[in-house]
Amino acid sequence: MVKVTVCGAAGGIGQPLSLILKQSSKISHLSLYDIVNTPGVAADLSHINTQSKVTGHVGNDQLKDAIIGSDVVVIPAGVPRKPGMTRDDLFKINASIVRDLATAAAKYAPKAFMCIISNPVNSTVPIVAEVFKKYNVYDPRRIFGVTTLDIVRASTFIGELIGAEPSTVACKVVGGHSGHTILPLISQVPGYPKLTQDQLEKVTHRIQFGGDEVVKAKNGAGSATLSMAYAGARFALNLIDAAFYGKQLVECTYVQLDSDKQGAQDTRRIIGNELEYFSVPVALGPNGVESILPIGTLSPFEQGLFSKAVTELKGNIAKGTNFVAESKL
Ligand SMILES: NC(=O)C1=CN([C@@H]2O[C@H](COP(=O)(O)OP(=O)(O)OC[C@H]3O[C@@H](n4cnc5c(N)ncnc54)[C@H](O)[C@@H]3O)[C@@H](O)[C@H]2O)C=CC1
Ligand SMILES: O=C([O-])CC(=O)C(=O)O
Repeated sequence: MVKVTVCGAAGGIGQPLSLILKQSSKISHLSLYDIVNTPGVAADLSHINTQSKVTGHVGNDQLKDAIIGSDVVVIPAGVPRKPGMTRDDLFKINASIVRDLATAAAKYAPKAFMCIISNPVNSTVPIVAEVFKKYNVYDPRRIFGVTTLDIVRASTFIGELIGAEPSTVACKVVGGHSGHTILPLISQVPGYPKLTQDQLEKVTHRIQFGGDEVVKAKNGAGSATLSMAYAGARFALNLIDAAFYGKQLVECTYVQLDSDKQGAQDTRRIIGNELEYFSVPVALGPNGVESILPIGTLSPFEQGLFSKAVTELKGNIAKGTNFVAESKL
């Protein structure tokens, strides 16, 4: 019996994400929350002949009912970018949305695995963590920033270049989820020697700024929704498989490094002690983060990318943490 709540379920990501989750036999209750339109989305999805029950909840008065007893809460609520904006520009609006949803989760589903999609992920994950701390229900192993779209993009773009079937290309992507903080470790991908330095630099840039490609193509109508729904569902379903069905699965995800101090030592050797959060390969299990796995050896080119990322991430993390410290909860 696994209850999953999607917050922001009527949105561009929320709807296709919920559609994919509705197809899983591992979910018994799919609870859809938004400030608009969830009765319609829920009625529509509830006609699909899979076993999970679908409920729709709209507006703050129904947030408690939506979230209570959830095993997994997925949050793609908030505004997306328009051309010319950075993810950090979304902080002004999305920070309070995520804070308030996290507050409801801390009160009514304190053991839920929290999967945060809303941008800027580098800051929204610390926001959720700080809210859970304030309510004394914090467990760093249960809060995840969903960076799976970066991994999905890396497979696709590298696969195209080296002539491999994209789904077979596994490339770790570590760091954060914005521009220069996105660090694809391409030197560890079999087939890497086929790339010229020029191709390597271009594909690295494309992975780091893949989100901008979609924002530009959508021309004011938002950012990635369908590929994000695919990636978000992959992460949530893998987490469910590992946490509730005993499967051994690894995903790169943005977590608090203290969720496995021992395991994080390898990453710390490279990034130092300045950052609390970093996307790393995580072995998922019954408690969420079972262990943090080594990020492996970096090429000199990748080492160069790391130094740029650390300063930006540090600022993003502090911004999220300070926001909750200054909030009345
Ligand atoms: N982590 C990642 O890789 C990615 C993250 N995103 C982020 O996901 C977020 C959502 O993007 P879209 O679905 O395209 O936006 P959207 O505008 O299509 O949908 C957002 C939904 O959130 C709802 N919402 C607003 N305030 C809410 C609240 N207080 N409680 C519950 N729901 C609320 C809206 O009513 C809307 O239905 C954005 O912040 C975007 O930047 C987008 C793509 C990739
Ligand atoms: O670019 C954006 O704003 C949305 C996003 O996070 C992505 O597509 O990676």
